[in-house]
Amino acid sequence: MGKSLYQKVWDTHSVGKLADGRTQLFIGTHLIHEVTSPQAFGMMRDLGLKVKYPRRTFATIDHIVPTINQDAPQDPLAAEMMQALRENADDFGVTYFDLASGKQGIVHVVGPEQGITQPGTTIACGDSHTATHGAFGAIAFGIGTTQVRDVLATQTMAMEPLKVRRIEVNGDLGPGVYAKDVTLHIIRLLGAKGGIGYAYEYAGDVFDRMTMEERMTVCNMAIEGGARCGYVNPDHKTVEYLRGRPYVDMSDFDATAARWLSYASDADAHYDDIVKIDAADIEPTVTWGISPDHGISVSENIPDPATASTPEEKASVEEALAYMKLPAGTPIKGVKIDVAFIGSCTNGRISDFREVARYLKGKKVAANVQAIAVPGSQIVDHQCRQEGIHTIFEEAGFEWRGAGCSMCLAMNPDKLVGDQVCASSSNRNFKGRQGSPTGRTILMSPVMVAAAAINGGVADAREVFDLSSTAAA
Ligand SMILES: CC(C)[C@H](C(=O)O)[C@@H](O)C(=O)O
Ligand code: SF4
Repeated sequence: MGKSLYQKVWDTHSVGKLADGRTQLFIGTHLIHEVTSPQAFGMMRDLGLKVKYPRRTFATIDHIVPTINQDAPQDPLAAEMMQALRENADDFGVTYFDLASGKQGIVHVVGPEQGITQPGTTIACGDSHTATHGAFGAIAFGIGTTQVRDVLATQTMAMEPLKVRRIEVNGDLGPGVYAKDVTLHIIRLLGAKGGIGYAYEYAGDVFDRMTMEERMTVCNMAIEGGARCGYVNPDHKTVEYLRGRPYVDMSDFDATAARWLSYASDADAHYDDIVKIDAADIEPTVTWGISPDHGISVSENIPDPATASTPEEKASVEEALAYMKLPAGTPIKGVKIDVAFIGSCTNGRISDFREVARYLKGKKVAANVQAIAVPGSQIVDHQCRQEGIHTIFEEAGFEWRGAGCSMCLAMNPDKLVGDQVCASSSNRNFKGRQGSPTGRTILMSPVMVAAAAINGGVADAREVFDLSSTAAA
């Protein structure tokens, strides 16, 4: 029997078995940001340790960085964290994409952009959305601060193997159905905890046809489905995306590309589970509640606890509706929004802004809506400016900001106020996620956020824009 990509990467990176039964896994690439690294560096200092392979370690600043006056945070704690990362990167000799580099951005946008993210590798980062990098056929997962220390010190970490679930999506996606809808649909079907203990392998025509950036959107949210990581097998698109990027060794690229492709799952690979989904069933999807699996198609009604099949489900729907202050059993379409946010490591890449710009031209954000667009990196920002995309957004009434996590998590000044409702292209709709303890988040694709911004409420982008020419996925 053949092997899945997960198995191949695991086997290549296993250093040995530990006494407790876990595997010591070599981590090819370690990405770090300002939130989960300071204590790890502190522990390294206390123990008098050096970073084992500084060249395998890359830092950027994203969560706390303001999107206006970026290098002068008003919050003293943010200024301190910014300074700490700079000092740690200097003292330990790791590459740091700081604000002055022109390459700063959300860690999961920067890694692929720089060609640091490569197929067949193991990638760890003190951040749950590290799964994003699996789009390249890497096994990439989030780790905690103590493990960040372990990886800094040894370039390895202790881990239990995961099971592998292949999720096949076949068929054609309709106009206006994007990678974000695919990932929200999968989470809706399998649940926010359905992937616990699994790596998700995304396969089938829909993923084959997706661009690398679309694959990143799907893998990004593997963690919201409970999986530790998600990946797409590398193919010619992966190779072409990486060709010539700064951290790709171009000396014998053909051999490198052949090695990358050899990691793809074998046709007779073993899977612990296989799920098949029909692309035609996927509609533009939005969340109505407080968990990423609270998803419905934009034309459906908000669930009614009265129709729940178990007491637990009834209680969970009631709790979500009470928090969201939404009436049960009524259309999600038309729910008023106060804020529209396009950005994050899920949907803050150049293709996201290009796609929205195609439809935003000549349209205006509703008067009662604050709309903000936040590029995922300085490079995305630069590209958008060069292509005039930021002007299209600004003319439509969006504020165009500097790169960072912004309102995805609001560890910076971009926060909801009171119980504002935000149509958001990010990945989490937990209670209080966007900075206000009573703030409400409705997750959707960037084009759907733009449609909501224009209509002043949740809208079907297919009715607001002429999407007949939408490229599949
Ligand atoms: C702050 C960080 C540790 C966190 C994560 O792990 O994902 C954040 O990026 C998030 O999206 O909630
Ligand atoms: S953009 Fe959001 S999800 Fe991504 S790393 Fe930042 S806070 Fe986490």
